[in-house]
Amino acid sequence: MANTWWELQILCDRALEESVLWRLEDFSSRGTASESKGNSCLVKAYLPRFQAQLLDLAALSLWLRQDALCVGLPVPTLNWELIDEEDWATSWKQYWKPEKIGDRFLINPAWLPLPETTERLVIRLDPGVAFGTGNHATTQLCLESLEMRLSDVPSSFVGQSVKKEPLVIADIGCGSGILSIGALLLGAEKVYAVDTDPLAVQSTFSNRALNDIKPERLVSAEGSVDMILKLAGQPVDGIVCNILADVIIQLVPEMTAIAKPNTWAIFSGILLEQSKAVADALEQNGWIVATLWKRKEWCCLNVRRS
Ligand SMILES: C[S@@+](CC[C@H](N)C(=O)[O-])C[C@H]1O[C@@H](n2cnc3c(N)ncnc32)[C@H](O)[C@@H]1O
Repeated sequence: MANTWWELQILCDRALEESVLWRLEDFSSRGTASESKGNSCLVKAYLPRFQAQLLDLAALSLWLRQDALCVGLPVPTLNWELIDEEDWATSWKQYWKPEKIGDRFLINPAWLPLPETTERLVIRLDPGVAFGTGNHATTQLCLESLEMRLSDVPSSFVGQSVKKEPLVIADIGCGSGILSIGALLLGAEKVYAVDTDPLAVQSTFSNRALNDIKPERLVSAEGSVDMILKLAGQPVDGIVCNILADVIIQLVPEMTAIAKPNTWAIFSGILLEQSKAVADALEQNGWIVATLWKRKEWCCLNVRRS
């Protein structure tokens, strides 16, 4: 069967929802949805068939069991089945509704009509198989940090009465391109967006078109920090990077090459207990950790060079 996907269904105690979602993300699932079932929660996750063998699913089941036992909660049940691509797209999309994030953003699924009136900046999204629907705490922390960082940049939609230096941003691990689009709507001049997953780059291109963004304002390519330097040819003003802590720690030394003396950065995808390790790596590489924002068990570090 070509283009088949695993649909995983996990029924767990509501208190376990976040840790189940985290396990699924770590397991590289390409889309998740959860719904309440009384005191329980039904989490569905989807991933391409080639990406997991039955043995991997059995291992996932063991991890879920361990996580529950560690906190003294009932062990979740995990069921799985193969579905075709069309069913995957439909099953997942029906759960996704427009969502307000922070003070400025509204995320609108591409297949739903736009609101008739809103004062919010609307990001239209169809992430396809890429990460970045806006409903994950790590993405939300980044969008809210961008709001804070770019609050004094005149938005391209509100006129340009105040003359400011054009702001160039790097989005490392762009997924659906949600953060790049958010930064542009907040007034950034240009974003370079990279991801090691070619499907994420495709998704960023389609979402760029969906949001009527000119190709020269959002440049995307497969790769990581080194690709930013190739694309931009010089350091950037701001960096946003929502990847897991271990990857961030590895990438931090390379980021010096894309930073100016006054570059700021937003690092997310960090579990609270990993924040010290990430902050230490950043400080050892010349960054000043200014603030830590937390949501659920995740946190986001807002840092600067000077
Ligand atoms: C958690 S998702 C973030 C997506 C989106 N930026 C958001 O905030 O919702 C992390 C993304 O980083 C990508 N990624 C993982 N390791 C990477 C690396 N070393 N360099 C660049 N991208 C990476 C993954 O493919 C994935 O699309």
